[in-house]
Amino acid sequence: MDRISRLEAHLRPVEQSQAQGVLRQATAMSSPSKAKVAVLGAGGGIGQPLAMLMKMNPLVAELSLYDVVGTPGVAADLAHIDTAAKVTCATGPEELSKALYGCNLVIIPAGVPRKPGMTRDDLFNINAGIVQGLCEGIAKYCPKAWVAIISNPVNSTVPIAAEVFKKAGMYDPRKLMGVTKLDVCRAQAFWAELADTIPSKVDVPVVGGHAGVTILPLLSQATPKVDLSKDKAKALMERIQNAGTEVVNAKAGKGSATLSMAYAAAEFGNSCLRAMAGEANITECAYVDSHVTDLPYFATKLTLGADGVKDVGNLGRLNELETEGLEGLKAELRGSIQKGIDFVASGKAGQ
Ligand SMILES: NC(=O)c1ccc[n+]([C@@H]2O[C@H](COP(=O)([O-])OP(=O)(O)OC[C@H]3O[C@@H](n4cnc5c(N)ncnc54)[C@H](O)[C@@H]3O)[C@@H](O)[C@H]2O)c1
Ligand SMILES: O=C(O)C[C@H](O)C(=O)O
Repeated sequence: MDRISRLEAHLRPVEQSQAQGVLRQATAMSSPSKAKVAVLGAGGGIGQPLAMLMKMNPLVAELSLYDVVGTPGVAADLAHIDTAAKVTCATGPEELSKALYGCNLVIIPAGVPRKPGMTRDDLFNINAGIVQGLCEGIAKYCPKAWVAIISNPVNSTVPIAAEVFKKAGMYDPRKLMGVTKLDVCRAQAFWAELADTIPSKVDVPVVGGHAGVTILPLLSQATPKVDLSKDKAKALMERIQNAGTEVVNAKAGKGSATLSMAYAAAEFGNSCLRAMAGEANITECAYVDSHVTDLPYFATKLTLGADGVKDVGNLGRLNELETEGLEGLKAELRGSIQKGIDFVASGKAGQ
């Protein structure tokens, strides 16, 4: 029995099917990952299904669930799933150190979601302080961890995290990522319908940021190719940009996307764990410290390596609509980034 088969022999069927995909592809992997993964905001609408999906991931050795309320119930529930990841639980700021200590990957869906009529930026006043407080904990207790931020407004919360980490002297831009994968999932789901194929055969890069016009799907680079008029491409681009609002309105006051977001974050987390374990050529779109444009943070397709972001991809050739979209998003994205930077500099926050 080879090393991977021996490992698989200890896994449940659900883990085995994932493990076959994950581990057998990991040709460059020197040893199976033993990652500790924390979900901060684990009691919430995203946190709970995300925690469940991570509990099913064979690359997770310990799943650390943290929230200010409700964590013991979620942890007890998930601990009864007979997959290998050990579930641990921490509640409230006094237990944050326990949640974070030794973490390899921290995923943050903590914070309030939108209601109809709100923009993501309307969440800034509450979520900025929450993200700052949690990132101060990361800087202290797991400064080497990869950090994936879901909490909105992502365009500002990622710069907030970076500023906290810079202040603490441990900022590693390769390890801080804003999760924009849901935009890619949506773009690919819609493109698959258009191309009359299954989503797994589809690739659609989405660049920029994660709010309204700052979400820029590059439909001219989507595969398989579909010939679209400029008007049709514009309509699809706008549908992708407004897809979050479509869910907020459909939920009619009961929050925003949770299940699709949990799926997207679990896929993104899985990519991080595979790269961390040494698997080569893992690509994802994410919002990171970037020199691709004149904006300091920008989402593009990137390659992940064992130490985080390895290569930030460039934009490739843009068509007229995308070039207009790129120019049109810059002022808003620049403002959101600066707002995050100013927030930390103002010293207003605290958990
Ligand atoms: N990046 C994206 O694509 C994307 C997609 C969907 C939602 N979101 C954002 O994710 C966030 C969470 O959404 P949700 O639907 O899960 O909300 P939710 O209200 O259901 O859950 C949020 C959880 O965060 C917890 N929380 C609050 N303060 C905390 C703190 N200081 N430490 C730890 N936990 C804390 C709450 O107790 C709650 O359990 C929102 O800001 C939402 O806008 C982002
Ligand atoms: O739309 C929201 O507020 C949540 C999230 O950013 C999304 O895109 O679904």
